[in-house]
Amino acid sequence: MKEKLNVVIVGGGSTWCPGILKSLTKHQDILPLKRVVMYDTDADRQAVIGEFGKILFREEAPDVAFDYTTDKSRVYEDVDFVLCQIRTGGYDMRSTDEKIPLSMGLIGQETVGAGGMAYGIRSMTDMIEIVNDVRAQSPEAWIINYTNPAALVAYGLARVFPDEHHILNICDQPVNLLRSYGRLLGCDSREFEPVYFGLNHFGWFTHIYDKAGRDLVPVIRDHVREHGFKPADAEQRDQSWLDTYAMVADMLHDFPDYLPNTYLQYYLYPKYKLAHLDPAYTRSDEVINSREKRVFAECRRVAQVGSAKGSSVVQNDAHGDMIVEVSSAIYRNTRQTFIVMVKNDGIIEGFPNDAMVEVAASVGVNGPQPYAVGKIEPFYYGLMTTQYSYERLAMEAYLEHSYEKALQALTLNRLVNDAKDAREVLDKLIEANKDYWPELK
Ligand SMILES: NC(=O)c1ccc[n+]([C@@H]2O[C@H](COP(=O)([O-])OP(=O)(O)OC[C@H]3O[C@@H](n4cnc5c(N)ncnc54)[C@H](O)[C@@H]3O)[C@@H](O)[C@H]2O)c1
Ligand SMILES: O=P(O)(O)OC[C@H]1O[C@H](O[C@H]2[C@H](O)[C@@H](O)[C@@H](O)O[C@@H]2CO)[C@H](O)[C@@H](O)[C@@H]1O
Ligand SMILES: [Mn+2]
Repeated sequence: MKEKLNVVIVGGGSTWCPGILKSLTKHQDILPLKRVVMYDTDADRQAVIGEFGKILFREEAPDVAFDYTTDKSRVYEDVDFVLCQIRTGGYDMRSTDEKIPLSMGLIGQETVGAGGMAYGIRSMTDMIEIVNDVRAQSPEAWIINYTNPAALVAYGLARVFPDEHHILNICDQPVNLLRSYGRLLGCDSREFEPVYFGLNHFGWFTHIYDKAGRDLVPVIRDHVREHGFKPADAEQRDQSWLDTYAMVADMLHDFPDYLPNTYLQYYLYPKYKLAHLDPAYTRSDEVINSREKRVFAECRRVAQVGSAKGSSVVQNDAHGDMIVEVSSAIYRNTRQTFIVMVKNDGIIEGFPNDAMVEVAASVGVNGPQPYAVGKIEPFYYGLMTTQYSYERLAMEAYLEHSYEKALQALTLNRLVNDAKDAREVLDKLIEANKDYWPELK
């Protein structure tokens, strides 16, 4: 690879983009840059963050050519890394993903349950177009994808592009959990060596080794069971996130073997979560009134004052750093351990080979080299088998335009389960997504 890299950010209008831009300027020592261009389909939305980016790069990385565009005809020419985080349909559609199921007494959430399936089927056409656009101009570029629901997008892209070896789907939740354990123990989580298995937003830490090789899972588990759990950046979090992290204590009381991903709260306690979700005011409303307002106001302020110095817009969580560090591990062949999504292919014994599992992997110039997980216990195997079948059927519903497979997927999903509920919520989601989904027959 080159001495200095060309990077494209797809979804430049993302609320997470300023944090990624900041990480790119901050980490040139591990990811040296020649050019950074943002691309988005929404010119007005992206321009606010683009103007922030121009000032940030002028002050922090003046040698890097920075720009933003809505013209995809040349944006992928001679590119090394494509960092992708789009939201097809925006927050408006996220709102329907959350509110339609909740209106029926089902969990409504961005990436899980019926809402997650709606989002996954909605995202696929855009994601397939992006991969084709990148490949037409830069056949070897690495596509590092945050776009959600990562579980479905990862599985769907692997089915559409079976010979692809330069797409890596990642999630920032495991690394944010590691940071939160670090805060709890008062140590640097970057020294942790995690062992993790699951599907995206559906996994567990089985071991977390410190530098001396001690497994920290038992001490973290006991601490959380006694004192509770909160995110590393708790002071910046909305109450709903604090409630989410607090549920880890409940999960560890019931299932103390491993440290759970927070998303498992929905699958293990759907009735409890439903009793604490407001169908009229969901997470998308919270984000519109918190992160989105805060990020866009701060980017406009920076553009007005002409300086990004000391700007508060940069989240101090792992989102921006993770995607830069994963890209750097590929560029510099560091073989650093990350928790990423890869084809199972025997990693979890007896689990379908084509499942996109989320596991610890050594990441280098050839991408992730996953660590074997081996045999897993019936409780975890049973949960994961049903969830994998849901993921596969949801993507086959998209690929085959199959109503029946969409109905099967929702009926299998632990957060729907009842076939009559599945049909009712599916029909409502089809209507809400008529501008995005293929017609299911
Ligand atoms: N994988 C993870 O762990 C993780 C973490 C955080 C966010 N995310 C995901 O990252 C994405 C962005 O999150 P956000 O809250 O910043 O969203 P956002 O709505 O603020 O920004 C998304 C941007 O994508 C743009 N976009 C939509 N379709 C596009 C297309 N076809 N081509 C180019 N741009 C397009 C939109 O115009 C918008 O500017 C979402 O999918 C979100 O779920 C994933
Ligand atoms: O409800 P949102 O839009 O605030 O968050 C949804 C995303 O939540 C996770 O990402 C979190 C991350 O795990 C957390 O620690 C911090 O960095 O904020 C991120 C965004 O809130 C999850 O991994 C994503 O897939 C979700 O999109
Ligand atoms: Mn995630």
